[in-house]
This record gives sequence, structure tokens and C-alpha cells, in this order.
Amino acid sequence: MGTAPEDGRERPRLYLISPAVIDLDTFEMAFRNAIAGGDIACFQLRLKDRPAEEIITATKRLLPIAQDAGVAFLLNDDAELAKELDVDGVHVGQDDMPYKKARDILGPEAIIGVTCKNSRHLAMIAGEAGADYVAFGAFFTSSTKSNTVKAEPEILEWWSATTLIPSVAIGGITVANAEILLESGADFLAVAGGVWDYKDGPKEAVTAFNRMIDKVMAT
Ligand SMILES: Cc1ncc(COP(=O)(O)OP(=O)(O)O)c(N)n1
Ligand SMILES: Cc1ncsc1CCOP(=O)(O)O
Ligand SMILES: [Mg+2]
Repeated sequence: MGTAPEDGRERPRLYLISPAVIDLDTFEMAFRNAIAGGDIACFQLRLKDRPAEEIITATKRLLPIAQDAGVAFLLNDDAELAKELDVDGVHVGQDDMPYKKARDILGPEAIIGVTCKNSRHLAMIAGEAGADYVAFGAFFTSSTKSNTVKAEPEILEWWSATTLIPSVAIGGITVANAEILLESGADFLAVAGGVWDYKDGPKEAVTAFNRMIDKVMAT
């Protein structure tokens, strides 16, 4: 997913997250529309607590679409399934498989991100262990996930001043509230509801997020 160069800030990018439950036919259309809207670095299939068969079926349908568009494809939680399905990586939380075990399963090329909530300590541990990114949040109230810890934008400032390992900001992010996170140094904006529930549809949401990123980069 890239590391910021020493001579300046790399352009932040969008990290798309699926809804926790989907109708695959409907979602495939929404996913194609989102991709048509502009730059997306990464997609995480987060079918929360759904049967493996459902995740496998969805991955087989959505992975080629992501690959054609150059969007990295990650699974949530399950490194074994990520290996079996040959996707680009996995996101693990503090109650999931430990980072090290996920790395052992997936190998050195895989993208592995770790949830760090609002904790500098967890981020240091994940970064030192070799995580490809650390995820901070939830910065805002999320309609996708209820059991979250509140994070403050200052942690993004501190992280970007401390290390070159990319940060992912997550939790209730919309076009309307993303600016502070970008100004605070977020490398990626991880968004579900802010894209899928956008008033004008997912394509326009992705376009609007990219416009916001360009605006912040220009100032
Ligand atoms: C990019 C990103 N950041 C954080 C999370 C949350 O992971 P986790 O704490 O394991 O919670 P669940 O998503 O598994 O409910 C994430 N999935 N992605
Ligand atoms: C998985 C996750 N972890 C913290 S908040 C969240 C949900 C992200 O979805 P939304 O962008 O709709 O808040
Ligand atoms: Mg998890």
C-alpha cells in the first residue's frame, strides 16, 4: 500500500470497507460503481460473522473486479481464508489472530493491517512487529460497527511525526468530516457507510472523497 517518502507526504487514499451483510448481486453493482468513481487503494471484505461459504462466494465474484481495477483486496479477520482464496492480505483486530501468526500464514508479501483503536502503545507494537499499516479509530460514530473506542485526530499527527508506517483512519468517516483526519496526517481513510450510504450513490461518494483529498493536499 506504500510508505510515505522522506521528502514529502504521499497523497492519502481511500480504503473501502464492505457492509457487514450484503446481497451479492446488489453489492456487486455498488462495488463496480464505487470503483468507477475514482482512486481506491484497497477494499476490505468485512462480512462480519458470516459463514465461510458466503465469504468465499463473495470473494470469487468481487476479487477479479478489484484486480482489474488495481484495488488491493483484503479479508477481515481470517488469515487462513485469505491464504486459501489468494487475496492480497488481511486486517486483524486485537481480539483476532495475532499479527505474527497472520504473517506466518500469509508470508512476507501479504498486506497485513492491525487495529490500534486510540492506543499509541498498540500502534508501536504493531509497527515494530511489521504491520503494513496501523488503523486508528473510531473517530466518529459508526453505523457499521457499534463496539468501538473513540479516537482523537491527534493520534494521527503523533503517528505521522513518529514513523513512516502508514496510518488508516476509520469510524463514521464521511465526505463532510474527513478533512480533519486528512489534515492530521491520515494516510488512508477507511470508509463503509460514508460510501455505500452516500446520498448520490457510491460512485459520487468516491469522487467526492478524492476531491476532498486533493483539496487538502493543495493547501
Ligand atoms: C481498516 C480497519 N480498521 C479497523 C478495523 C476493525 O477491526 P476489529 O477491531 O477486528 O473489528 P472487526 O472489523 O473485526 O469487527 C477493520 N476491520 N478495518
Ligand atoms: C470496522 C470498523 N472499525 C472501527 S469503525 C468500523 C466501521 C467502519 O464503517 P463506517 O465507515 O460505516 O463507520
Ligand atoms: Mg476483527
